[in-house]
Amino acid sequence: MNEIQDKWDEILEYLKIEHCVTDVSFKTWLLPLKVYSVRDNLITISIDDKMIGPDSKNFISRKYGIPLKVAITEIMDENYDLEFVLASQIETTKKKNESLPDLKGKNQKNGLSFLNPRYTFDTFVVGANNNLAHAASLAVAESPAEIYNPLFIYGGVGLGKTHLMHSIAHYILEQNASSKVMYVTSEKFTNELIESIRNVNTTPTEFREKYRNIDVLLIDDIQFIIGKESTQEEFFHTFNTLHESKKQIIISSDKPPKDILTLEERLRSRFEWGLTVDIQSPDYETRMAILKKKEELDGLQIDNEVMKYIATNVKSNIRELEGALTKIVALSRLKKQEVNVTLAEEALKDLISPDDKKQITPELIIDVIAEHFNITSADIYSVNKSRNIAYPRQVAMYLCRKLTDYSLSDIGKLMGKRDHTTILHGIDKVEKNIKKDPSMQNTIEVLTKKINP
Ligand SMILES: Nc1ncnc2c1ncn2[C@@H]1O[C@H](COP(=O)(O)OP(=O)(O)OP(=O)(O)O)[C@@H](O)[C@H]1O
Repeated sequence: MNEIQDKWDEILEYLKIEHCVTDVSFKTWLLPLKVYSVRDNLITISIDDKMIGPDSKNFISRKYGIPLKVAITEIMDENYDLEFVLASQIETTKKKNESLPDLKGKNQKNGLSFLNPRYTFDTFVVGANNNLAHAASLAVAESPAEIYNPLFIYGGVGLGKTHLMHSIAHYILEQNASSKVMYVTSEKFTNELIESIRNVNTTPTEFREKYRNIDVLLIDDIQFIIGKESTQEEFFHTFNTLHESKKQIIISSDKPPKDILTLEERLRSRFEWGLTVDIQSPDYETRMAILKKKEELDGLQIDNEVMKYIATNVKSNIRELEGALTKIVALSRLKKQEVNVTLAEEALKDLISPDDKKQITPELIIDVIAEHFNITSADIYSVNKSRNIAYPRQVAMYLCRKLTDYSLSDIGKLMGKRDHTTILHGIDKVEKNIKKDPSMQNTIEVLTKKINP
């Protein structure tokens, strides 16, 4: 099962290339397919019918059944039969089979079924970009609830936050298999809370028991609870209960607590009680080391020049870095050609295009800043003076001046017809803050990387 699961992206990628599946069809029909189980030589594939509707089953099995089978045979070097099931059917069967389950046992299973067996400390490459986050994670894994509680890990998309969280969970369970470890995304936490309120078969009390009777809670992508008042409220109480009873909490987010401006103050301050660590984009050496690790784990042998080509060109997202290697290998299998730089260029032409270089404009800067602080670009252009908006706007003034040729009065015109002295004042404020507050310096670095990866 794990072998097929590990190669699932590669299988789908192979099918995409072999059958010239368009991006939109790929996203719609193939990405929602997941390996549910493998028994003997029968692979059961679940279709996320919440996403694409129950009628999709016939369509998918008719249109993609055989091509998928061929892709699996090609990548796995073995023949398999396939059957498709709807995810909702699996859920219903599971529920039927679980009449009056042992709540704690079930909770533990729930949280852990999401742990990726490959996301361990052994497979995590440590570099200058993530060494603090790695060290803090290992320390927490070795001594839960003793040193940093909570541990708050933040960083951009695809940089290894989930990998580190799963590594902590695996490690704690290896040391003590009976430890009650729960890993959950904040989206799932929210959905379960809503379900517990809406569904007559479950109650908020069950929900609370599930999340409060554990030893370790890992909650991924906390930024998704922003603006959801009842989820924040529930999470606040969950946090307090666990923290008071000396249970470990680990949180990940795409930004540091202080940049989650619309997060309730009482939650933000709690997030800062323990240790906050960041993960940055990897440097060239770390990118090479990650590629080598993947080569080793997947049993591949790739020419070093190809590795250098990928590491030089795919810089800011490790998921894309790994995806690039997968694409090249899939294309070489498909074309039955050896992996070399020419083939790599062809496989990655959509990912690495010289024309892709984004031009840095004030509009781009403002869009990135708005997204980072969970406000809209229109807020930045507006005359609204509340702190939630004024602070990101000053950061925008500063970065527009730093990263573009726009004059103070051009920036002023763009931002709600402000005059150049207001812009100068905003920039001055940010510069002073950078000098006295290292986390401000860090925010500026993170934003600059987002704008110009
Ligand atoms: N230091 C590392 N060593 C080895 N693999 C890594 C490292 N960092 C990230 N990866 C790999 O990169 C991929 C993306 O990582 P992960 O899903 O943990 O990112 P993330 O920061 O949680 O992303 P998101 O913001 O989308 O939630 C995973 O396959 C992970 O194993």
